[in-house]
Amino acid sequence: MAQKKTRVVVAGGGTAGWLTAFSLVTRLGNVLDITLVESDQIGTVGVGEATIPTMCNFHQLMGINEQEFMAATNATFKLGIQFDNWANDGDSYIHSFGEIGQRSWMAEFHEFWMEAVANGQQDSLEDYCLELKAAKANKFATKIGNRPLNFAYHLDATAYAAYLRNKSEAAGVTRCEGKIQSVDTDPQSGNLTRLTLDTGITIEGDVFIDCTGFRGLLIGEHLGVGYEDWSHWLAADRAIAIQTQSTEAPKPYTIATAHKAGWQWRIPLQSRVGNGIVYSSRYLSDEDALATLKQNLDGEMLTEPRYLKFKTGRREKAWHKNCIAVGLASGFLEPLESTSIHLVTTALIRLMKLFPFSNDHELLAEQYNRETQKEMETIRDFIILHYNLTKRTDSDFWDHYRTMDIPEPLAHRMAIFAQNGYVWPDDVALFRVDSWVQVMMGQGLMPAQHHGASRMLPIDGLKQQLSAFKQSVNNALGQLPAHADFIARYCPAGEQVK
Ligand SMILES: Cc1cc2nc3c(=O)[nH]c(=O)nc-3n(C[C@H](O)[C@H](O)[C@H](O)COP(=O)(O)OP(=O)(O)OC[C@H]3O[C@@H](n4cnc5c(N)ncnc54)[C@H](O)[C@@H]3O)c2cc1C
Repeated sequence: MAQKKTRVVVAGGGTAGWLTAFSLVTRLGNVLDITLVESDQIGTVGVGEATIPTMCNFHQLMGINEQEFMAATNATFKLGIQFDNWANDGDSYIHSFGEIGQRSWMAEFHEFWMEAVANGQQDSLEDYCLELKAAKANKFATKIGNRPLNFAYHLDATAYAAYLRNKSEAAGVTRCEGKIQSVDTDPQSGNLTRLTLDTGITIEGDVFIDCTGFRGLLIGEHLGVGYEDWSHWLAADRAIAIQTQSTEAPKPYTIATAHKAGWQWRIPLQSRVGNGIVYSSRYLSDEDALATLKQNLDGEMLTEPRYLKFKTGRREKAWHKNCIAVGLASGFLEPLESTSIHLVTTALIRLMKLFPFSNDHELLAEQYNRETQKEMETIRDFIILHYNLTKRTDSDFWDHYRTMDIPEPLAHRMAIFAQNGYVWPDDVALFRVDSWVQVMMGQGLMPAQHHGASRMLPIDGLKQQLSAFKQSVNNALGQLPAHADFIARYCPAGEQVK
């Protein structure tokens, strides 16, 4: 006799909703029966266009063809983020996705480089990272010989949801259009049982995934799970987004430019550029934010300004009863390091590993919630680092960030780096040593000392090794085509991949 399938109801059809439906149907479709509810009237947040390299791994796990996906979503490649004006007005550094130099197990590369610099070497840590140099030179390929580059994507969020929807429906997901009007709960267990839409349709389920965006309709409004507010650390609560015409070939990196009271993103796609300003209503009015954004656009506006409000923080439990919140319903961290879609993908991998196939899932839920909390706190701290390291004194906004108390694990990390140059990967293995080093040094936090292993070689030998590494980076760089040329060959927008 055929086993009964677990009925999964996905509430919401933004990036989170369709990624959820697609992943579940692709990897667990034979044992799940999946229905997705969305409301065209409510719409999606419609931003979320920069990603990090984990997206490539996730796509591979889900069997997504890179060329097809990129052509369908107007996508470009991303090798990192350029941070302008963060430490001081006028400065600039790139947090690239690449590895810098060569690690040893005892000491990190930047410590060997610091020893050489202390002995007269005149170059930059950037010279030892292929991805970073490629970004600056507007060059790109997915690999050189056997050496893959570490990259992510810029994509059109609306096209991405549509792409995933097509694939999900073709694989057997049922889509229901309509506004969720009421939610029923089993009085004994407290589990969700049924959604009723404004069209009169009812949808019953065993497991409900809340992808309804910031409002968290099921997890927050219906089940009453609270929201831990982190706005004392990350004060931004507003954004305005505008799309503009491209004025140049797309750069293979995002730009995050700090302003007097906020920061602006620039995300180049194949045919247009996504821009937006992130700010705090405590320090900047909507009118002034819009004026700042408009002053700093470099192409004709294609869309009217889109206003977004948010509260930084996390859902106290992302999984409660038989409801799991994914995407904005589970929490939000501003897009400074493009981590929200990443959080959707890690939530889905976690969910698939811990999936509640029976009613005995309290321990699975607890484990899921612990892992989710750790992950969000890690990213939160990495974002706070950028703000707290500022030396800007030109507004109350920056004064607040420069002088505020920061979470203890971050304070410890910064102190030990400043004193000894020691750095380690974070607990969830998201931001590697290179990420922490690039942001800390990029914003002027230079260690007072470095590891003695850097003095094991005579200084000339060390300099020779560094020079050979730099040469290998330059040789590889010379083999890379222009980013735009690679896209034109590999994944031009609108092309069907057979
Ligand atoms: C300013 C800003 C910039 C961002 N930039 C990035 C970035 O660069 N990179 C990144 O990774 N992420 C970014 N994000 C986050 C990213 O946009 C989201 O994580 C992603 O889009 C997922 O959103 P979502 O699907 O959870 O919510 P939404 O897109 O809001 O979707 C919610 C869905 O729920 C449905 N819904 C809601 N209520 C009902 C109801 N009553 N009945 C039926 N359906 C309902 C809606 O119709 C919609 O389909 C950004 C976010 C913001 C605010």
